Amino acid sequence: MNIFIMGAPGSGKGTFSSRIKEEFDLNHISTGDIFRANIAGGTELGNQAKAYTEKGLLVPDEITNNMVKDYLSHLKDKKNGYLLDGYPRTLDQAKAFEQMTEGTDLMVDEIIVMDVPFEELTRRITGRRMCKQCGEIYNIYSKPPKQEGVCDKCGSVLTQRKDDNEESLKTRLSEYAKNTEPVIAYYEEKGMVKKIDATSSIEEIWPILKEALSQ
Ligand SMILES: Nc1ncnc2c1ncn2[C@@H]1O[C@H](COP(=O)(O)OP(=O)(O)O)[C@@H](O)[C@H]1O
Repeated sequence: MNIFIMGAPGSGKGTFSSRIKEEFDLNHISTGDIFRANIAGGTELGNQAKAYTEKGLLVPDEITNNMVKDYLSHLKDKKNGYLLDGYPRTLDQAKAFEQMTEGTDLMVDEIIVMDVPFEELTRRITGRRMCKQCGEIYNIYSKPPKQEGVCDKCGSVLTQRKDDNEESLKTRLSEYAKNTEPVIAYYEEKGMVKKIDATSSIEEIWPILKEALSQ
């Protein structure tokens, strides 16, 4: 099973990706997480990506495509397939991915789109907090930690992503509308998309998503 999970910023991609990955034992690749880890580690890739991600702009296709190609070539267990989260985000990336995987067992089978109305996205993004240590995601409005600012799972301090501010969010939403919605339309035409209404709570959405993936 090879899956793309797509959706606007705040649509729940990250939260549900970790559940899907565990439930179906998939290789999880999140381009956003890879960029953030590289920025934190001060690598060359991180230095190239930093200015774009912090402003909410997309990292240029060439850099992103090369990074994904490299990850695919190092997949540990190809048999189980992958869950690709945050890619492709432009039509160029979608076409590049087709070229990379054409005729191999890495071609994508299904595209999951997490669908959330735009008004709800802002609340989710500005309330989001993350554990720097273990990556657990919280929201001060809908999923607060037991103790303010502290991770329930590992006790580390919670932080806010650099791009989770109103200014960067505006840019991320317009990048999504301009570049990523056409990618969804492209796969819809091919009949590969499953749209999930992701407006309600995590516990309500999860069984629906799991069922959609089991079909
Ligand atoms: N496929 C991609 N192409 C270009 N830039 C990307 C891609 N994936 C991630 N990024 C960069 O990393 C940032 C964060 O990605 P992600 O965590 O998936 O964010 P979001 O919560 O906005 O969906 C993006 O705003 C962008 O700058």
